[in-house]
Amino acid sequence: MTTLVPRAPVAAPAKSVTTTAVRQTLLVLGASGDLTGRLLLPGLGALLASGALPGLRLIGSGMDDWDDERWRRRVADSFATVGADGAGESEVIKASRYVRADVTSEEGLRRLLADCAGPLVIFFALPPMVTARAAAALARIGVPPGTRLMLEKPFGVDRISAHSLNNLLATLVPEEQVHRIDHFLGKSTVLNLLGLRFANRIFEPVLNSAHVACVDIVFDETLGLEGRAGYYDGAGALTDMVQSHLLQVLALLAMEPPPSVRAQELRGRTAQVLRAARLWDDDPVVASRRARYTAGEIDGRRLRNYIDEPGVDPARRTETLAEVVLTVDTWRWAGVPFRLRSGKAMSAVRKEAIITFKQAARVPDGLTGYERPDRLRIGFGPDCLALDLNINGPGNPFDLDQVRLTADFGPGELPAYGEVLRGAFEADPTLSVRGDVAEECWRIVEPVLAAWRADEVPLQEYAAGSGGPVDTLLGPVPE
Ligand SMILES: O=P(O)(O)OC[C@H]1O[C@@H](O)[C@H](O)[C@@H](O)[C@@H]1O
Repeated sequence: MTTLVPRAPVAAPAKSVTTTAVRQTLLVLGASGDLTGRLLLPGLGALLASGALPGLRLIGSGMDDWDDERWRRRVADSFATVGADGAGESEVIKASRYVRADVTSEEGLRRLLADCAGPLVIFFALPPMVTARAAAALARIGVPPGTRLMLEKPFGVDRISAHSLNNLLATLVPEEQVHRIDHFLGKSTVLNLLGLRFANRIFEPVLNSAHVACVDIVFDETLGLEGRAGYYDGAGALTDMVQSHLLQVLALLAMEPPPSVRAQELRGRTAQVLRAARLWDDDPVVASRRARYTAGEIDGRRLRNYIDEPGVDPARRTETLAEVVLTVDTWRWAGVPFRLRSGKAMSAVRKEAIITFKQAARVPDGLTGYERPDRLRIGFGPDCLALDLNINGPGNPFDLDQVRLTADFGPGELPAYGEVLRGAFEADPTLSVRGDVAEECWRIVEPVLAAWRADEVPLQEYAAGSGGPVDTLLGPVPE
């Protein structure tokens, strides 16, 4: 008789990393803009310094009348912010070039492409509308085979524009070669959700509506506008943070276990759970709050009223804090509220996902002091994990206390932006946002955008350095 013996779990093969030794060309459209200096170049510097990218030809282009020297200074300054000053990085800087061109014109793009050699990556560091025009012009002239496209969020300005942009990009290259960058997908703690959920026996069985009361995904910053009115005043907290980053976190936190963490499966799972997400009660008035900061002080720093910041148009009524409550209509999560909130100029930095468990089924008579439910906290900066548990604690052994088990872990090998860039240079879209997911994220927030435009949800105010507006959804975020 054959006996069935349970097989020991087999370790999954390590994720293969394909590095090409061929020198790639990175063509940056919008090289003189804020995004290039603040995010792209530091991420690129860190990636080069890590040795994961063996050399690069870097070409910057834009409308500004810059010369090679000016561009190289910008690259060097940005690289220096992440300590990327080794021989390899200096070589990239020395050989890099700036080409003045109108990147929305066929003629300008043709000239740029003629200058590029080897495998090509084109980075659109442009506002959404200009990206659409540049992509349309590129579609008319075509790109060399194998070209990869990288785009920074927001992908379009609503579902329809995201859909048209996706259609346009599809005429240029296959979907796997489009890298929509959301740097939260490169944050080591966000990626740690995979290990935490799927490589432990103890959490996954309780991550469902039978055990979870609610989930908060909070990203409060003490930073204000920081001179970014040109971009931020047109976007606001909902588009800047919730529609993009926080929905990606929700997707990793709520998706079903994927059979592998390779691109097709992982992105399939995140797409699936986002398709099931919608506003609580399908009602943006019930399920959203918005607010804007007024003058105040944070850590001795004086912040002026948001509407007095240079470049802000008060008529836009841009929010600096957005809060929405979603439901995820799956067997696992039905009925569990997911609150997503992000605010600027808040009293304290709070970047975490908090899973609040339901009360214990019954606490035996005689055990006193049961007040707070268990909570699992996943911190996104600083990176840490904490588990709040009720135990008997010190003193009276029948009086309960809550303790916090914490684990701090160091940062990832690369900063988040470097991590997502690495994927694009290695032609691996695992950490890129798939086109349908970008559209899905707009679908989720669109009713809120419409209700806010119609002024159906009041724009509250909160003083910079305070804890945010008084009227919140589901009460205060648990301390
Ligand atoms: O904490 P990080 O990694 O800097 O990310 C937060 C930033 O993410 C960016 O994408 C937003 O545009 C910023 O407004 C925000 O401050």
